[in-house]
Amino acid sequence: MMESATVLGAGSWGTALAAMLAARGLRVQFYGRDEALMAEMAVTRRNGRYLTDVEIPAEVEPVSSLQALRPAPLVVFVTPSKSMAALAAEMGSLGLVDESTVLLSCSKGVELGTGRCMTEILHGVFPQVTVAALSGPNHAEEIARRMPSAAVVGCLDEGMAIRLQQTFSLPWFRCYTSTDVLGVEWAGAMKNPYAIAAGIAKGLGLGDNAIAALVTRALAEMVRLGVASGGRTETFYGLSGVGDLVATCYSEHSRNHRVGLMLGQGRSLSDIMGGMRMVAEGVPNTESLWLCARGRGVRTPLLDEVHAVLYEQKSPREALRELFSRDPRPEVD
Ligand SMILES: NC(=O)C1=CN([C@@H]2O[C@H](COP(=O)(O)OP(=O)(O)OC[C@H]3O[C@@H](n4cnc5c(N)ncnc54)[C@H](O)[C@@H]3O)[C@@H](O)[C@H]2O)C=CC1
Ligand SMILES: O=C(CO)COP(=O)(O)O
Repeated sequence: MMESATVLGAGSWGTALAAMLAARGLRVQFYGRDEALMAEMAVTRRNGRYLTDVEIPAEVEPVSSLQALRPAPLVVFVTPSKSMAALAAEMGSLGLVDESTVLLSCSKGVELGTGRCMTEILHGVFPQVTVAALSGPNHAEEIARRMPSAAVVGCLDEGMAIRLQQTFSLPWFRCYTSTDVLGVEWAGAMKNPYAIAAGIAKGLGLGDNAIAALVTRALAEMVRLGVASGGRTETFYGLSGVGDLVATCYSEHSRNHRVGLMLGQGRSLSDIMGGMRMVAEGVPNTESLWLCARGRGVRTPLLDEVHAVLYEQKSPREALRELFSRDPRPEVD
């Protein structure tokens, strides 16, 4: 068990994770970059912007500058994926990470252009440090309210995966371990575009059959691209894969699902993004994953259509028509 941790990122998931670690008995430094918000949190014990009704336990210390952090044995990264590289470099230049630190990514995404997962980015900055990822069907809104949930911790070092499992296990949070860290991360990143697709399908008024077919074929794409990227097939049938895919494709908590719903109802992406205060990783992830699929020669017809809707001005109806007019194929090939 670890005794203290730093959580970087004071959004919905960071808030839920900080509260979980405190409930497990850890002292938590909770970093958010908004000075006023963090100062207010120290007094009200509430995050005034995300999960506003959740009490922030006394063991959580809100901090609004990286310079004010002290080194901790566990550093949890939970900002949007596009901030990961810069934040890791800053932590390094401040001397807040050494060889005994464990770095855990709870963000879900793949870096644009390089196709690197979050732990690969962390490993690039800190080659001697143990890196891990936690992923699964984990809506912050439910976990913060102590509603039963489960996740998987991926780490190449099985002993460390078990330590992290112990650190996060709570009566309402069941943690599994895996040594397939890349699979866990690819699964967590890939479900995002498909949650947008499921939202689009709902927004278009399609029925349960269509969405079940979409989720099933999405899983096939996740396995193809995830395995080509270093993950193991069985991981995609686990919590970080099918578990998170189902949770986000069917849940109204999902920001990705909501983006898709509004697209399917005819709103433009720029209009939707202009009104969003929270990150929908599927929007940048569609671009980064689509580039990876093209670069690796992996067939991803659903991802291609989400990409066309988001970035090539294709209408959702046209994308649907195209999906159904493709040549017939065997289900498994
Ligand atoms: N919300 C959820 O239920 C879950 C979210 N995730 C993942 O966790 C990550 C974060 O998501 P949320 O907390 O939901 O996002 P959010 O939109 O609720 O909050 C993001 C937070 O990150 C902060 N931030 C952005 N760039 C930053 C930087 N450079 N330095 C410091 N802070 C920065 C923002 O100010 C904001 O407080 C995403 O990758 C998401 O996919 C994973 C599991 C569950
Ligand atoms: O990853 C999540 C739940 O597991 C959160 O999904 P959204 O980012 O779509 O809200």
